[in-house]
Amino acid sequence: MPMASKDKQTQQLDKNKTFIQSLGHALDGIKRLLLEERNFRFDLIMAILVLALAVIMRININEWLWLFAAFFSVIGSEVLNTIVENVVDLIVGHHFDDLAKRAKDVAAGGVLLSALFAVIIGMLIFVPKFLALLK
Ligand SMILES: Nc1ncnc2c1ncn2[C@@H]1O[C@H](COP(=O)(O)OP(=O)(O)OP(=O)(O)O)[C@@H](O)[C@H]1O
Repeated sequence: MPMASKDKQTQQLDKNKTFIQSLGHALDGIKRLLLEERNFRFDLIMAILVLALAVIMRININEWLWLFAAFFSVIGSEVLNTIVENVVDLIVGHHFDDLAKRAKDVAAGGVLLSALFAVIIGMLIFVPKFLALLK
């Protein structure tokens, strides 16, 4: 995309006029998560490894559903955490603020809880399969 057109797009303040325009901004958001959020990249790498393991272990449809639920729960809470961090930084800037700390810590706690959910799902699916292999 030419520079002038890209600049115009990033300076947009009015509502999206077409679906393609909305999609472009949503993809920009995903690109930002991938480029700027280390934890998001880590989650994605873990998800790819677990999905590869799931293919190798031939998990059933029920197990696939739980795995995807866990995957999108982690991704969703990472997205929420990133939104909270950005909005808090926008409001308070580089100043220590108790409410800013509370909001960011709660958002981080949400990520931790969804990661715990994913670990529990992963263990419930894979541990019995590994034990069966050892028998
Ligand atoms: N303005 C602020 N006022 C008070 N505490 C803050 C502020 N900004 C950050 N913190 C504290 O620092 C922690 C990390 O901040 P922040 O989430 O911005 O960093 P991060 O490295 O991007 O986090 P993450 O590990 O989620 O990527 C917060 O959980 C909070 O405890």
